[in-house]
Amino acid sequence: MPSSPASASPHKRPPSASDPSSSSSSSSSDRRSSSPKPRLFLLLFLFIPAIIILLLASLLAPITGVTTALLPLSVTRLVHHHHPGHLSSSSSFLRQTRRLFSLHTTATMRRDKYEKELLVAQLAVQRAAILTKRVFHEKAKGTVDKNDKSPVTIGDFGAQALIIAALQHNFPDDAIVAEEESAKLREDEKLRSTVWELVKDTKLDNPDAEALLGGPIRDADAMVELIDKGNSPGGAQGRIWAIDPIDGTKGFLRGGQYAVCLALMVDGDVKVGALGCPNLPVDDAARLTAGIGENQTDDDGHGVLFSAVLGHGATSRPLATVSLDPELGTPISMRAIDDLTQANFCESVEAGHSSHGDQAAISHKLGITAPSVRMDSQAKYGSIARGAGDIYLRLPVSATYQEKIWDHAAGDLIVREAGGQVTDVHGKRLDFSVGRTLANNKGVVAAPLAVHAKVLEAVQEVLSAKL
Ligand SMILES: Nc1ncnc2c1ncn2[C@@H]1O[C@H](COP(=O)(O)OS(=O)(=O)O)[C@@H](OP(=O)(O)O)[C@H]1O
Ligand SMILES: [Mg+2]
Repeated sequence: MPSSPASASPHKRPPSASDPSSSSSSSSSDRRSSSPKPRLFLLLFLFIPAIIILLLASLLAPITGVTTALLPLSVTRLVHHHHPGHLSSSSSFLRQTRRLFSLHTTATMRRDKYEKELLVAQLAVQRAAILTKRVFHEKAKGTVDKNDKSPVTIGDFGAQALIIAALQHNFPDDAIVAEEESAKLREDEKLRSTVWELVKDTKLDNPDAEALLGGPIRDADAMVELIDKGNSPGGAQGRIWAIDPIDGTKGFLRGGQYAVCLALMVDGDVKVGALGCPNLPVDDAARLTAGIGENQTDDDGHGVLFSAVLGHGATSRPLATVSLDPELGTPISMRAIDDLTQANFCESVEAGHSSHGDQAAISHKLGITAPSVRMDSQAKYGSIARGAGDIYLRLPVSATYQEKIWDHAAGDLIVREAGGQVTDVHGKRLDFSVGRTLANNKGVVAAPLAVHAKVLEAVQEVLSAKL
């Protein structure tokens, strides 16, 4: 924190009319001995109450959001600069106090905007997407089956390593919940070196942006270690990042939609979200088409990065445009729907992830005749957030499946910040505070705020036998 000239050098401050110390020609030591009353007055009515206010503010900092690091520092400075030898400077003291409070306000606003977190999240997603795009164009994607039989590719491992490296470099104390683990890489030397070949060559073109992310990972062993830093159990306390390096891996393999997803939760609440969708059109005005979920390309005109900070709106920008200004995106919002029958639904491609039959019954109930658009991944959340589609339903197929937090955290925030509401099929907000899964929720209903209640009603009527 830079010091003002007055506070940095109180002895050399020029005389001022409002300054009692300058009204006399005697030395400061003379003044100290000859006029004790003004000093006592200042001590009792200005200095001590100000210290008490600052101490109280410091104690209340965790509640009010005032940065805790600055306050003790401020108090130290005040004590330091205003011990009895400096008490003559009442106007300087007031200026200093005012300045400290305004610095605290600015710091609070900065912290609320999560500027650094947003920038690192955007750049980390952009860098990871460079890697996933390379794999997308490869015929052999190094696919292996996980224990739950879902596929994982060299793209998933590589993207996760790169994102975690960026987070560890910038926020080493934060916890991370990420989808993949390194076991397969540890047991398969060839797979490990294929992933390493990809990771070691992937960087952002902008050297400042690359440096912000910490530059390259040291070696293959460090890469494997990084992947396993995503093993946090999650929970309701502290700062936790959720990563899905390739959401919609099946879509990625099929040549459809997929997303690189990153979100920051603080005490269980999603504060920052970034979604890289390499195969969606850059143009926010492009409506969803029936074919958006298959035979996709990430050529020119494709690749969009959605991001949001809680309370500060949602934006989109081209995924290929690296900017060190996190606020440079275009604000996005959901489409206002006057007539629900004209709304446009999207749903999972995989019938095993969301019930297509229930979705059709809900559409019917709402008088919607257009078939729902099927596409993989959180690209669905991004698409409705910018008004390319309107409603995203995820209707439980299995009674026991628990949704994963990394499949929803970024999308949930982006839709809500674009003017939407996201709940489960019971109407409860998604609860990211209970671990790696959304154990307290069933399914997802995401729609513009104004029509969400109506859509939820139709969902509950259709699912009534199952809920
Ligand atoms: N049974 C079941 N029910 C619901 N969801 C499930 C289920 N099984 C898996 N998954 C998760 O679905 C993620 C893929 O998201 P989508 O369903 O939206 O896309 S897709 O159409 O299925 O590809 C997918 O994420 P990725 O593994 O990252 O692709 C899974 O985490
Ligand atoms: Mg996923």
